[in-house]
Amino acid sequence: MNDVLHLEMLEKCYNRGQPGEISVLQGLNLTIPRGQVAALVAPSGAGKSTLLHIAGLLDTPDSGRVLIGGEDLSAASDKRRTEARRRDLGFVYQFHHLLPEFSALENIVLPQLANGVGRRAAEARARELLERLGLGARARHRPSALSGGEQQRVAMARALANGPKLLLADEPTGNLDPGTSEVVFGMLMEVVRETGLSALIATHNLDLAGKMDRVLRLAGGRLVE
Ligand SMILES: Nc1ncnc2c1ncn2[C@@H]1O[C@H](COP(=O)(O)OP(=O)(O)OP(=O)(O)O)[C@@H](O)[C@H]1O
Repeated sequence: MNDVLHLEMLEKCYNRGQPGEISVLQGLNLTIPRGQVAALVAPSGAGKSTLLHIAGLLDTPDSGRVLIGGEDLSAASDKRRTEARRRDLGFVYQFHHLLPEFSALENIVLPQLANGVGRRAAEARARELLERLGLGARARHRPSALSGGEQQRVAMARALANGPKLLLADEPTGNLDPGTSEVVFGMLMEVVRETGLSALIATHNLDLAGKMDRVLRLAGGRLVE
């Protein structure tokens, strides 16, 4: 199975049957093959976060199927979904959400320990990722001692730590100035390309979107190429 992500006929409605009912996803389909990087562009409120949460197994659709690496996880147990989330998915958000009391290195080591990797191997992997993202000299710094662009790169390294199949990112450089945003995004893309990772990256930045393999616009509860 070469499709890393396959979303089929997703429907999601909030407040069904109540005042404020809103139908956010309406028969949405999406297939991302191995190695493909897709941009997700959507006006505010169109349902971008809803879509990323469902694809990331953090929320469930009202109907439709979510397949990761060919496995249908829409109706899987919570245990299986958590396992798949840890092992197969990497998340990057607009704000870094790093643990403030831990060093950059530890922030990348911890999710690996949670995934059953031994400390020595986890540290080696964390160092390698920090090097690749140009942060070799920042391993022992806490997040508060890092610049915004550096914090975001640590968050990216953390997302890649467990060697996911699919990277899901919500405005990963949205909090950075345009110059830094371009540099940090470029570094992320380099690592993604080297590892043959697939990604779905939400962005409002059309220049960045144009650098991805395809651009998907979320409108009317569906995706338009
Ligand atoms: N838990 C919820 N209960 C009720 N309505 C919700 C809930 N979550 C989201 N919505 C509504 O669903 C719509 C889509 O929300 P979502 O957060 O997915 O949009 P978005 O495209 O990510 O927006 P933004 O870019 O502004 O973050 C919005 O109108 C929002 O108000």
